[in-house]
Amino acid sequence: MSGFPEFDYRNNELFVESVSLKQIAREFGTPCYVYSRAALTKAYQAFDAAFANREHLICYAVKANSNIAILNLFARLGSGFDIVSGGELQRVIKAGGDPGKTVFSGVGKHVDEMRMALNANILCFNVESEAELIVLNQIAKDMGKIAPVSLRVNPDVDAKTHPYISTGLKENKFGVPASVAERIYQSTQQYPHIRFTGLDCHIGSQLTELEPFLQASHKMLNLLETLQSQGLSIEHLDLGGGLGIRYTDETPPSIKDYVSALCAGTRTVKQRLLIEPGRSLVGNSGILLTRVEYLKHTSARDFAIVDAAMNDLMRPALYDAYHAILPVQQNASEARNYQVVGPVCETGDFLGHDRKLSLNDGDFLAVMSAGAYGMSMSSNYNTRPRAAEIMVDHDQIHIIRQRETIDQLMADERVLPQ
Ligand SMILES: Cc1ncc(COP(=O)(O)O)c(C=O)c1O
Ligand SMILES: N[C@@H](CCCC[NH3+])C(=O)O
Repeated sequence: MSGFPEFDYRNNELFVESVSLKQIAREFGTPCYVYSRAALTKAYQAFDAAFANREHLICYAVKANSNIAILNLFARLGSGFDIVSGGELQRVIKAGGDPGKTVFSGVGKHVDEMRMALNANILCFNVESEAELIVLNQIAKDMGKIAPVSLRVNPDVDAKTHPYISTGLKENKFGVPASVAERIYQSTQQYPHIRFTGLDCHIGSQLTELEPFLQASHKMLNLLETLQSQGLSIEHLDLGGGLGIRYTDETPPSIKDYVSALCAGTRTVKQRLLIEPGRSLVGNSGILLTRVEYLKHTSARDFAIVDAAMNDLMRPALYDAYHAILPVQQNASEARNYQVVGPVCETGDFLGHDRKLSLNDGDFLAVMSAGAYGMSMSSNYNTRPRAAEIMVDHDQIHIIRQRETIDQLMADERVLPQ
């Protein structure tokens, strides 16, 4: 058993749904990302079902994995989207997503991005500062439009996650304090081209406990009640994303328990509930498939040098994040303690430390839980073309992004005339 339902062993060989990963590696080459349509669909449906009769909108956080095939799949299931750039908005539109179900987060929205989003008639801007509100009001005025806004509140709650991805503490750059939100909502007449439609928060990513979510929703509820008692009427409460997944031995709440807890904590709220999950929808629906190039045994270490690197999956290098690494073909010969490293010229270029594996040159490995913040954070460092992406649907293999070519990488570069 691999521990990952849609990526499991059959006769000691790792499959994704009904397809052999060895076959994918041989047909499409490595490194490549491989996703399971069934896993993506099940994750979305688990969120949707957990809301039961509560009016809700799931806004998938596009940054977690922005391939248009994935966006299209979620759009077809009824999903909305959480975007953080004009580029992500264009992806949503190209994928057939509904801008009317799209919220725009981020502390540094550019005026061009605001115009693009106003033209597309998005559901709302999650505004993160008074300065941004002033600019948005002016842009909307210039365009003869009214901008729908939900203020992002920073509830000052410790998400108990990696400090780089904790976003709801008052020292973080995100959102406005509740007191400022209150002041803004009391002076809405200063913003005649803004319609205040919601309240939102997002306290961080890869949360493995319910408590911080409940603390944040409690604070949001208090603020909502205060604002309502002052006569403000809003249309939705957005509680952000952040639900963690199991990479190794974490025990995050299930999707069902998480949604049920959010619904229970906001029982008195009449408005539509929004959430912005990313990782929990796609993280365990994808892997990074790689090939062992060389085994190198030194007096200090055993290295498995593979053809995927930190440019393909930067989470280990960036956060010292753990991803399980499984052999595509299990074998019974003696295992060694391997450092699984890539070809990039940095000691920080590793995918896993101290992994017990029995390996030969040419073997394939699956780096698990790579569906979220894998491809979307990849780069061309060391002039490495980005990996191909494959989606498996039962026994069907679909290529959803071709491997980049080196010509593409240099296509926009020019030498000086003399
Ligand atoms: C505003 C916002 N919403 C949603 C998300 C999605 O978070 P996660 O992938 O942890 O669910 C993020 C990223 O943390 C975010 O910044
Ligand atoms: N990039 C992070 C998550 C950041 C979430 C962004 N809001 C990760 O890989 O875990």
